Amino acid sequence: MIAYAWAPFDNVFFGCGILFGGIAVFLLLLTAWFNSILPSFPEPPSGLDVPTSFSPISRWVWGKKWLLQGRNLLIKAHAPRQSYMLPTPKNYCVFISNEQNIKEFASNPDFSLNQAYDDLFSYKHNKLYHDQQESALINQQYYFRVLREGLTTKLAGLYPYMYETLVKEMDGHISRKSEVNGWKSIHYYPFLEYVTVSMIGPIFWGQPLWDVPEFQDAARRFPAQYFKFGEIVQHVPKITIPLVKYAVTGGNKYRNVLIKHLLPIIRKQLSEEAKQEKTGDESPFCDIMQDAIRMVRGKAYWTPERVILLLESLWRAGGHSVPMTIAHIVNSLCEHPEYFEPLREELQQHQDMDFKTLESLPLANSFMKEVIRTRPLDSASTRRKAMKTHTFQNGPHVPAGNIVCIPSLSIMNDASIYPNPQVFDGFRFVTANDAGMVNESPDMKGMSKVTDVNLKFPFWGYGKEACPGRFFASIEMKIVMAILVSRYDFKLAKPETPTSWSWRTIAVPRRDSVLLIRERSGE
Ligand code: HEM
Repeated sequence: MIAYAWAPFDNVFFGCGILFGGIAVFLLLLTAWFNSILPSFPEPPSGLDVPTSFSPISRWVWGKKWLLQGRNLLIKAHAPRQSYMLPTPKNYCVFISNEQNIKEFASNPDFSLNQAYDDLFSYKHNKLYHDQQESALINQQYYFRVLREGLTTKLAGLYPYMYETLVKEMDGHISRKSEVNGWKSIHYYPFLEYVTVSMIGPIFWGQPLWDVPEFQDAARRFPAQYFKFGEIVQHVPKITIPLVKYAVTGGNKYRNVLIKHLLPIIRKQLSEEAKQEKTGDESPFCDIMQDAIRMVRGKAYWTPERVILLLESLWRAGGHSVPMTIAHIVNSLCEHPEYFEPLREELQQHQDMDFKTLESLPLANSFMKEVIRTRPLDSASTRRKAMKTHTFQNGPHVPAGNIVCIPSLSIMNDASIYPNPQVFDGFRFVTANDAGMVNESPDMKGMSKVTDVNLKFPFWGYGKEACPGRFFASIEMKIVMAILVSRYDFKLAKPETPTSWSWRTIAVPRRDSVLLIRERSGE
């Protein structure tokens, strides 16, 4: 009787037992699977001013969010002059904005710039050659020699060519567009990319090689393919990588074309250079490739393959950031059209717009710097990977494998450095004196140059590894801005539509944003 009365309950308990047991086994298996797909993370940093901790699962979720919302997550997490961290897909990123700590890590041998970029662009899967003896340090020394001793000192001489090429390319491109109601429509980010690469191509590779259509086409397309594969490879199972590489790069299509053309030229020139006596930098600058070959002559380390690697890295570094930043300058001009007239007046005051004049225009300088301050391409800079565990003198403990960097966008929007930082003030860095002459603003003393590198303006990085291409980048951007402002009227076709999207910490200009443009009358 009793047994009979309990029977339904018995069944319920028995049923529940199976159900709960099943759920428990399922959860166990799920956890095991999840742990197996979670990337192995380095130990979390500690001793930070803003302490935070993340479970493996929340760390994984934050890592994924970082990809699409990194810029906003960083802005929200920022605490001025304090250290804090956020999880990225592979490790923790510690943000440092206190002067003493920045100075401690930016050029410290415990940290590597090269390895930090390896995390972003997957150098090891994206490599040209598998070179066990490659030295990141020697490579870096040569990036700096080629760009600073070589290119930067030749900019005044290159300027007339740069200016003329850009005028010709921009006018040619725009004149081919058809007109509707007096305006021509142009997808301006791909346009800016095309015209700036048309200008730097011959400076990098020399005119004869640039004029070979197969080479030029591959050189234009290679960097985008490189970055695309470097990103995709981080999100696919290891076993599929060769297949994915083939699918994305078409079997290394563009790189193979570059190698086909470069290898014989570099081999020949290296052997010719090796025969020449070392009599210093006697020959005039022709192009970056020849300058680089001249600099490495007689050095056993520099095989033709390594020279290609050096040139390939410089080409990737130089090609994409400039048009992206110019697109942000165009966006700011469209959002603040009141700056067109003063910028035009300043340009018109000078009959000869030579290198020195363009470099020294206070309003153009200030406007461009304000664009960079308010919408920098990247909201973090000076990325370094901790190669050894490092404990900062005043606390933060960063285990090896994590990233440390500067939250540059937040620093450049710190009210204690830039009053009313949320207001776009194109002439923030200058002031007019009683005679109407424009000078550097006393509040911004020593900070008016676009190429400045300091703790208040860490856009180009910080320390001795700060971007060695910035002088070239700055004059490229100024020339494009000067030509656009003086020769054209322009406005956004859809001012209410976003002009950029966010990937990691970068504001990437949208390829489908359209500019309405027309030649200015009387020009
Ligand atoms: C607006 C354009 C550019 C921006 C925003 C930019 C930004 C940067 C930043 C933030 C760094 C890292 C510095 C550090 O971590 O301390 C860097 C490094 C570098 N940049 Fe630029 N750059 C630009 C244009 C260029 C150009 C035009 C070139 C070459 C012609 C170039 C070549 C390099 C090289 C070679 C490095 C060093 C890489 C290394 O040491 O491994 N950059 N750049």
